[in-house]
Amino acid sequence: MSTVPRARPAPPRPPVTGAWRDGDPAGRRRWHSSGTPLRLEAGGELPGLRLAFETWGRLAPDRSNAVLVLHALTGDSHVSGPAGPGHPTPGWWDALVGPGRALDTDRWFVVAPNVLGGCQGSTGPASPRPGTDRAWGGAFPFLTQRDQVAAEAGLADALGIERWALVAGGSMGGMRAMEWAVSYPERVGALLLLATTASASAEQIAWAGIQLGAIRADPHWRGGDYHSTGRGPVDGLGLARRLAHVTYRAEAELQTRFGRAPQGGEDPWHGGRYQVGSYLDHHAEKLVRRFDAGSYVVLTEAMNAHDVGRGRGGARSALAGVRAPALVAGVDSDRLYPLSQQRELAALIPSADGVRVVESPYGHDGFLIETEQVGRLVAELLR
Ligand SMILES: N[C@@H](CCO)C(=O)O
Repeated sequence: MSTVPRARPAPPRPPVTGAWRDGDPAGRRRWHSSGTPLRLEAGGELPGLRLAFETWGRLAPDRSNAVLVLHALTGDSHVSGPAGPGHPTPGWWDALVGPGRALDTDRWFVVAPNVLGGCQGSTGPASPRPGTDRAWGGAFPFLTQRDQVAAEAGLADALGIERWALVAGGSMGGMRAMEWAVSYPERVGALLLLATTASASAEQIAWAGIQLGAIRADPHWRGGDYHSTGRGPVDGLGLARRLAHVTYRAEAELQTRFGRAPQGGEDPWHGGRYQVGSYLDHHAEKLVRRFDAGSYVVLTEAMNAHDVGRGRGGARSALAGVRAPALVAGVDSDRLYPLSQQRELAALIPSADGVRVVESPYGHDGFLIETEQVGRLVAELLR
């Protein structure tokens, strides 16, 4: 069991405008562009799409060692490595990916795309709309996880990868991993689903709906068409992140770390903050610096739409088609994607060997933090 870290004060930062611009060519990222418009599940098509991706290790001559890692809502392609130009955060699974680590890059070729609809190099609402001199903004089409996975299949084709040795993802990344295993069963050699669900529940849709409401209520949202205005809906996005972040952590953790303590010299009875409020302010400030509100809306709506059984005769029938050996795991303190959802998933996937429990005080974020336990699951699947 991990110990809960002590709270640290946030350093001061320059102001944020939130007028997000697409394009971030400075990193080690590469891009896959599709010449063919993507036909969308909800109807219509998306022309000129581009996926940013990163890779670690070398693809074997027989192309049998490729692993696909899929990020969650506000993640990106930067799974491993330090923060730097083009990479606003350090690799979110850095402890798992690298030489000698669970995903040993001396052996495995690890590929991580930024999700379609995202804002770290892949086509999303902040990207230029083909045929115009403006961003897509509010005209960006409604996407589903299946559309996102279809775009990722195009990337796999372009890389010459017919079959992944492993497809792994947590939370929203788990939704896409599951869609990969159902839509392309012959292309998935093993499957790791973490802290995810067969379909978004009423409560998940409810929390997400409040976040969407906060963004859309910001006067700078302008129906999603704010990218050229010089100011985006940073207040709304910040509120959404505060709320989301509470759902990502556990009640006992927040109580142990912060309790009722006031922040620094502030007085909560006279307009000051509690420590926990300051902690949420910090996470909100960090997100609005690196994330586009339009992408947050598109990706959140796609998560709400997630239902692996849609149009497939229900989840049981859809997941019966999964051929790959599968591991389904959840975090014992996760209140957003509770273990009951992973138990249900494991029961519906014939090749899954029950549910594994990641022990963590951190709630849903445990799938990002408990890398030792997750590493053991990866190693078990790749053995
Ligand atoms: N902290 C994660 C949680 C969502 O799974 C994220 O922001 O993507």
